[in-house]
Parts: sequence; structure tokens; C-alpha cells
Amino acid sequence: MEISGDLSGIKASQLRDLKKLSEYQTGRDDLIHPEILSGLIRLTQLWNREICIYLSRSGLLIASAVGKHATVTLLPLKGRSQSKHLRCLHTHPNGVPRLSSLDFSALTSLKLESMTAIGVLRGELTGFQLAYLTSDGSPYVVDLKPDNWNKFNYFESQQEHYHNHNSQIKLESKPDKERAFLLALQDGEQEVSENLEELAELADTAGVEVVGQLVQPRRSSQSRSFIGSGKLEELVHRIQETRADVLISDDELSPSQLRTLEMETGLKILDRTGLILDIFAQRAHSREGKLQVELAQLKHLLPYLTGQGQTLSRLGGGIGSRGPGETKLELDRRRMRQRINLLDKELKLVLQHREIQRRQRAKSGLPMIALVGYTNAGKTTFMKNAMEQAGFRSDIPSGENKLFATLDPIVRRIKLTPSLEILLSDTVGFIRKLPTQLLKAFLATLEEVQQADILIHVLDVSHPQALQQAETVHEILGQLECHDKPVITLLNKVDKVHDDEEISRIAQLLPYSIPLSLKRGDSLAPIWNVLESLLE
Ligand SMILES: Nc1nc2c(ncn2[C@@H]2O[C@H](COP(=O)(O)OP(=O)(O)OP(=O)(O)O)[C@@H](O)[C@H]2O)c(=O)[nH]1
Ligand SMILES: [Mg+2]
Repeated sequence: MEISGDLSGIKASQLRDLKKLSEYQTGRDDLIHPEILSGLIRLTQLWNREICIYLSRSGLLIASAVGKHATVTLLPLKGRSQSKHLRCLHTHPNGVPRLSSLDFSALTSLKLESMTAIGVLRGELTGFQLAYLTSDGSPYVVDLKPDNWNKFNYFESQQEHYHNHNSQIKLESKPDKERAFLLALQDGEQEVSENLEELAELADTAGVEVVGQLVQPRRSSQSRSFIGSGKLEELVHRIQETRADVLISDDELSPSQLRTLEMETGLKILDRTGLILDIFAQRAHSREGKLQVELAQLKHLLPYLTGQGQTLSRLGGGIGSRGPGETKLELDRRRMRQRINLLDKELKLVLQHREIQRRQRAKSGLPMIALVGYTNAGKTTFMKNAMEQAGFRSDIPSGENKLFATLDPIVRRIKLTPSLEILLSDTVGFIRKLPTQLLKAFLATLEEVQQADILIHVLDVSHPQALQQAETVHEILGQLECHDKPVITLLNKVDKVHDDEEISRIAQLLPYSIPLSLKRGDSLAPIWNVLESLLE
């Protein structure tokens, strides 16, 4: 039997012990031969590294590999036909019997029969998690405990679920919420904690659980691994400790930094842009929104694929095993480009339709007012209140206390006074470091903003970073070439601020500031008065 991987510091006699395990043949119905299992547990404990083995269909141990603490490089498998009936089993020395997203993507991309994680802690078995590939290519997951695993019939279960993956068995479970570890570089002194707070909020919105974070001062020369080697060790240690399975970086990573981090930590890596795109992917409902997000995702991922034939599978591309839109994870560069072209064309068609609608609105000659602001500031609540106060029944869903609640633009015609009728539009919220790809993708959506006569900037004054957020909004308006438009600033959420001086301080810095609380349902009359005077 061939043994590959990181064999440094391993005694020849111990390697012989590993080799000897190939003398045992695993029975057809068994998950693993008990002797092989106890050998793996012992050696995993001894080396504190992952060990990976491959069993052939007939239960022969045909290959093994030794990895680092949290990762093991899978063997280069020759040809798909060979891997089809292979099962891969590997130990997790951190005691967590849970398959990582990387394990799932290896299962799919290598088309293995099954992938099993064996939890080992202090020389004891903590359990198994295995996943088979079903006939439709999706994984089916089974959890086994140390006291029931030997009652499990591997062959029957695999056969049954291969064709009938909807049926339920008692032991089955879904993979848990992913556990995210956050990583940020520190520029200034205090800013970083707030940035991390926002990143944590984004992670929460994306549906992952934040289990830890690490901050590293930014150095003048960016190292290959993005953080120094001492910190890297600390990072790997913390990741094991917190049992994280995805690493989210607040900063953009170069392709080589991403690969180094991925190799060292064994985790799926996402940067801030990838995370925001993931949220957008979850929230986009309209055809247009979906197309825009998938395009942005593909364009964001493209530079990370180097060379021909490399696939996206290792990158994952998102939380869970979600990839960009309808795209399968195994897209290679060439096919990705084709998909991008296709999406581009489709999007153009959709946008033509919107352009027609927009022209019709422009023909109405009504003043166009666009709501802008940081995400979660209260734009959608404004839209809702505006309609209700004008006596319309609002069809706007209530604002959610979530980032990027609104993605698709909404335009409503509202008669404010007998002499003042406007078109009011609500769009996607802004955010610090809004990914350029995304801004480009959403430019069409943001055309409502570009075509507006007057902007209403909704600002959450209760946010500790309110002024920075206002600055971000102005920056993005600059990028959209909207800096010449008149802006009314609504200082929202005053119900949460108890320091009136703070409000007047902010008010002095921003144009046409009007403090109020949308939640309390304060009258919007002061806004309309300013609006009317600006329109005259
Ligand atoms: N305390 C307080 N909460 C408010 C006020 N106005 C809005 N909110 C809340 O803030 C949250 C976000 O409001 P939205 O109207 O969805 O904000 P948005 O700007 O549309 O957000 P995105 O669509 O995500 O960009 C919701 O939970 C609202 O209930 C206010 O005056 N006071
Ligand atoms: Mg909204």
C-alpha cells in the first residue's frame, strides 16, 4: 500500500504499523474494519495529524496519506472510473466527527462513493460522519456514535440511498450551521473592532455562526500567507479550538494568499466581497437580481482560478455548498467565461425592458426622488411610511433588521399634496468597501439613483459609526457620478439616541438635515417641505 503526505518526524516502525493495516479487509457491510479503525485512532493520537485511507469496493485498503493537524491532501486519483467506487475515510484529531465543506466538495468533485470523517480525541473515538453521493449527485449525510456505529450496515444504507435519497433513516442528520472564524488586518487603532463587528453582522446575515476572530496589524510588505507565520500558527490553533469550518477575511485576498491560507488551515476561505455576494445570492428574487449576483460572483471568483482545468470546487464559492447561481461548482475557467458571456447577454435583455419602464416614468414628468443610505438605515421603512402617510395602502414589506433586506429596486408614485406628486424609489443599501464587481453589476439598479432629481439620504444616527457611514454613502454617490444632486439628509432612529448634542453635531455636518424617527411614525412633512422648496 502506498503512503503519501507529510511523513516528516514519523518513525519507520510507526509507518510500518500503518502499512500493516492493509492486511485487514473490510467486510462488504462494514463501514471500516475494527482493526483498521483502532490502528488509525492510535496513530492519529500519536502523530496529532489527520490520516486518510482509501478503501476499494471490495474493502481493500489501497492507499493512505498523512496530513497536518487540520488538513490532509487527498491523493491524486487516476481517472474517474477508479474513484467512483472508492470510499475515503479520514480522522479528525480535534475530535470533531464532522465533514468540512472541503470534504463535501472533494466527495462531489472526485465522485467518490463516500467520504467519512472519524473524530478522535485523546485516543478515543468520538463518532463518525459519512456522506454518500446519491444518484443525482447530491450528498446524503449519516452521523454515527461510538456506541452504535458497528450496528450500521454500510452496504445496505449506501445502496438504499443511492437511488432513493429522500427516504429517512433514524441516524440521518443535516450538516449543522457552518462555524465561521473571522480574520482582519488592523490599520488604525479602534476602527478594526467596528469593522469586525460589521463583518460578524454580515456573517450572521449570511447564516453562519461566528465562533472566533483574530486581528493582525497590517505590515508594509504583504506576506504570501497574508499574515505572519507566528500568527498563522495561532490562527490554526484557534481554528481547531473553535472547531471553525469557514474562515472569513475582512480584506481582499490575492489568489496565492487564499491558497496558502486554505492549505494551512484546511478550511474554506471567503473574503468580505465573497460574503456580501453570498448574501446577495440568497436574497435576490427577481430574475434581474439573480443574474446580476451570479455575474458578480463569477467575476469575483475568476481570478482565483489559475491555469486550465482547475475547478472551483476547492473554493466552494459560498456558504454551505452553495455556488454561484445555477452554476455547478465544477466549472473550469473556460466554461466560466462562457457562462459569464451568456449571463451578460441575458441581463442586457432584462435591462432593456427596465429601460422601457423607466422611459415611461420619465415621460410622466414627475419629479424623481431616490432613497439612498447605508444598509439597515431605514430606507424601506421610509418608503412604507411615506405611502401610508399619503393615504395609500402600502404594499412594501416591513423593513427587516437585517443587512441588505432590499435588493430589488422599487418605485412608487405618491401624491403628497394636491400640487406635489413624486416618484419615490428604494434600492439596495450601501456598505463600506462595497465590492466593485457588485457596484458594477448593480449599476443598472442604481440607475434610479442616477436619474433622480433629488436624493433622500437616510442615515441611522444611533449607529456608533454614523458619520463614517454617511461618508461611505457620499463616496459611493461620487462613484455613481451623483455628487451634484441635491441631498436631503434624514437623521433617522433618533428614538435610540439620548444625546441631543450628538444629533445637532451630525446635523451641522450634513446638508438639509432633518432628525426624526421612522419607527415612531414621525410625520414626514418636514422632509416634503424641504423637497418642495428644492423643486421650485
Ligand atoms: N429604533 C428604530 N429603528 C428603526 C427606525 N427606522 C427603521 N428602523 C429599523 O431598522 C431596521 C432596518 O430598516 P429598513 O427600512 O429595512 O432599512 P433599509 O435601509 O431599507 O435596509 P436595507 O434594505 O437592508 O438596505 C428595521 O428593523 C427597522 O424596523 C427608527 O426610527 N428607530
Ligand atoms: Mg431596504
